[in-house]
Amino acid sequence: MFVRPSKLSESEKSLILHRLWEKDASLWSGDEEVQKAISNRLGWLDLPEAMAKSIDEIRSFSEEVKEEFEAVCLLGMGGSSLFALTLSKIFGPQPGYPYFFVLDTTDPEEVAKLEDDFDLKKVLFLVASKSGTTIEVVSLFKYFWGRLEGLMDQPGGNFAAITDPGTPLAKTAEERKFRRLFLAPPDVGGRFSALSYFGLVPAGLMGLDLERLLKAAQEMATVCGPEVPWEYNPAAKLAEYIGENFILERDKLTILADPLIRPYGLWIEQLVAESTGKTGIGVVPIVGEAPGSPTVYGPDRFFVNLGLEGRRDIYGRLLSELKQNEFPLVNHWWEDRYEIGAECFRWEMATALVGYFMDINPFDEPDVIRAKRKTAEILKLFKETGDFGVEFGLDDRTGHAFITSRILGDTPSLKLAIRKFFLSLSPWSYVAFLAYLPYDAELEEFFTDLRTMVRTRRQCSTMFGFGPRYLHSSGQLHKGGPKTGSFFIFTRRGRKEEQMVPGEGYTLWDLQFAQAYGDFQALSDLERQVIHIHLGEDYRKELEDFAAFLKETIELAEF
Ligand SMILES: O=P(O)(O)OC[C@H]1O[C@](O)(CO)[C@@H](O)[C@@H]1O
Repeated sequence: MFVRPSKLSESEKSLILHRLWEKDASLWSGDEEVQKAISNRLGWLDLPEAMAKSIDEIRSFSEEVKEEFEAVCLLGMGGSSLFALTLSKIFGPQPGYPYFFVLDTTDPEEVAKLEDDFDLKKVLFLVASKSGTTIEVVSLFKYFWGRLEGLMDQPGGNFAAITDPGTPLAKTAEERKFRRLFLAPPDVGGRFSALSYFGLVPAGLMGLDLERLLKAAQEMATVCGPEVPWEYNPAAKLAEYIGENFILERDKLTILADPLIRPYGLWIEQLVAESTGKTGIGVVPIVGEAPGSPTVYGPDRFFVNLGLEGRRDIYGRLLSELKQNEFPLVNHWWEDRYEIGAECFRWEMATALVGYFMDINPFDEPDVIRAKRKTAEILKLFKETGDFGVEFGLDDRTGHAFITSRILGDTPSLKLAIRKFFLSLSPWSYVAFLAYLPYDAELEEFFTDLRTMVRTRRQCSTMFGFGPRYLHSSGQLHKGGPKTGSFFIFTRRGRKEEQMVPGEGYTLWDLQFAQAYGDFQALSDLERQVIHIHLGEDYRKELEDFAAFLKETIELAEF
């Protein structure tokens, strides 16, 4: 049963805070098995204090790496990479420290770019995976290990790992003599691990001030403590805001952000989507949309604005228009970028409390497995037959190769598919564009424009994700959350034999396609609307054509 936070008495609120800080798993479930699992997921509450003792160790490792390497490349997905990614984007390269980047993709062009741009012997690969079994991470590790094996005798010196004790990755790190192995606390889940080794080792390697980052987190943890009255407790207030809106049927948590801290939205998106998007409900985080005038927003929206002190006027006009139009809005003003440490704690605790209000377990991700299973089946078939088992139809008019999910039925033309797709959208719908393409600012801009076009014409919310990154973020919500999502998936042709993953019998191209098609199948089985477009090698041009066609089709249709 939902709990409406605004209806709680002071003593009930205080009790909830005490139970949370006492790590009382019965807050989220009456089932003993689930409680046992949750008890092993609450270690993040202690991290701001507990990690202080690891600062020296991380710093000395960073100094060592700084002397020997030109670049650090983190191989990881979801909770094991997104905080590092946002730090690297928000802070940028620090003088004297190696160039730091995150490879959270199987996109072959992205991998090739890294090989072209760097001397691999001068790159430290930081393999970050809580489970040590995530397919993208394992494949990338094998790929780069294979490359380095051909270049040097002891590749282990170019690898470090962060993982839980006893995982296959921990074993590999020991056997292959990795430069360093950081064992993470097992009672911290992936998306709650920003303030553990998963976030702090990358921060150290980037040359950031770890004391400052943790101090901000400690201060936030203190003001979110059990004795602090609810109305002064930043996490409780944020949780009440989200929970209350959700219960009042506003489920699109729209994040506006100052461009200087905008990448943080990616981290929030994963935390909120994977934690709350399950059992057919969810808070849908809308991140990275271009800000619009109030008329483009539907009744399902509520807003959090992330801003920096000294730059409060960035969205001044929009914020006051939203207020005037009675959209719920809160502002989080950061003193400076290091507030990010504090914000992680605030959002983690708020998300845990929102889970309580929504009567769900915010610490699992039960539906991610659906796409993983499909991908494994597709790869198996591919290895046995050399075929992915999919036949794209060719649209007569546009020449695009496409398939549609089961619920869209037989759709001989792309135009008909698009019309059906948009016809069944409601004011509570969201449309997600999922692109298994290289990371590229131009492509991001292209999809931002596409989102704006769809939002303007249909007044629905929009999401965007690069695949396979989104599988470990909003992917849980797409499948396990409300049935209001409709999806466009984009892949491209271009298989190249030479990007083989050693010992696996597939190339990076095959893996990436199997992941996309696996998610298509999982969404299709769950009766979601999906149009999967398989672009040609000149995919940028084809995308432009597709956007024009989509616009024309939506404009001509009467909804
Ligand atoms: O750290 P791991 O085990 O590689 O997992 C990566 C990500 O995959 C998920 O388990 C599922 O998408 C996330 O929750 C997690 O952050």
